[in-house]
Amino acid sequence: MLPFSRVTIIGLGLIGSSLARAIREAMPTVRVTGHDADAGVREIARAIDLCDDVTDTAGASVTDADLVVLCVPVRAMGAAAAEIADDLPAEAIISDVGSCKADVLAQLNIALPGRTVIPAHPVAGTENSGPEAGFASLFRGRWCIVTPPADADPAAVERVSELWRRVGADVETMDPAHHDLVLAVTSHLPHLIAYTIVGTASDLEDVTQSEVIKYSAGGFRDFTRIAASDPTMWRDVFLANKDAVLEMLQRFSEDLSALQRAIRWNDGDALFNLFTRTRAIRRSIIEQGQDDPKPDFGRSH
Ligand SMILES: NC(=O)C1=CN([C@@H]2O[C@H](COP(=O)(O)OP(=O)(O)OC[C@H]3O[C@@H](n4cnc5c(N)ncnc54)[C@H](O)[C@@H]3O)[C@@H](O)[C@H]2O)C=CC1
Ligand SMILES: O=C(O)C(=O)Cc1ccc(O)cc1
Repeated sequence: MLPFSRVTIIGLGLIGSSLARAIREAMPTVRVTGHDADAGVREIARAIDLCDDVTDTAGASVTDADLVVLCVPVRAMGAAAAEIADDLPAEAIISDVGSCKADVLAQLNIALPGRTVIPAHPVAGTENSGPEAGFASLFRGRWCIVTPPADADPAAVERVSELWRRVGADVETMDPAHHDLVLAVTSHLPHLIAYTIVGTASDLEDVTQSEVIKYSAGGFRDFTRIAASDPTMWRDVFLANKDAVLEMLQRFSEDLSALQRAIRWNDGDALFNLFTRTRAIRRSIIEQGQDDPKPDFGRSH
């Protein structure tokens, strides 16, 4: 049996449009309604026939929904939820796809008191954004981490989990605060490092922009892809997951200082030992068949 029959997606960018496409492909009888605050996005969504219906107001999109998935930047979740509060059917489940979870859960609980809120995070994406960047297979073979509140109804958790399984994801459940700590080091900090290193390279006085582009070998090229990610989305992630990111950044800075010291004092053993350890980590990930794009975090939790 299908977990839901009428799904509303609010925010029709990369993730919302990918979810709409994936649901329509995997569950063609499910009615998908969409809404986006941006009239231009709504126009594109209609033109590419993204959903069965695209409404001009958020309220109109949820009146008969049995699931509403908020796919907006994390600091816009509360406002998006407040807009649908008066029109939401009593039995509807509200979920989201935000990249951090504790702050989003708090926003949703304030905007929608007493409602069934089951947050989730598909750990799948790209550096692109907008309705035309999405694709139906985005979630296939990727993790989706469901982060229910402690008192969540298990049947509601199972329905949300089943939706993500149907679009191809492997589902784990995790405590929201633990999710935020894990993702701070596996996703948020790497993005911060990419933003920094690309900024640093482009600020160099003695190296031209064309040299940066021309000689961007493997590693730096990957950083430039990540540093091209959506500025609004990532500004929101760093501010909403501030504590966990600052904690991981502190540890990272200490480790970086240790490396700096090793280079300064010609401590080749320290460098060699670290690089040997990190190479073994990468190899064990590959041996376990968990190479990119699906690392093994959260499994033991
Ligand atoms: N981009 C990625 O790789 C991933 C993003 N996420 C999460 O998914 C969410 C959406 O990200 P993307 O799809 O990448 O962003 P996006 O920028 O492609 O789309 C966001 C859409 O939300 C709309 N929007 C903003 N505020 C709104 C509001 N109050 N009401 C209605 N619509 C509103 C915007 O007009 C835009 O069309 C974010 O919370 C992000 O953290 C999760 C996994 C991966
Ligand atoms: O494009 C990449 O490399 C990503 O890391 C995509 C991504 C961005 C944010 C998420 O919360 C999950 C996945």
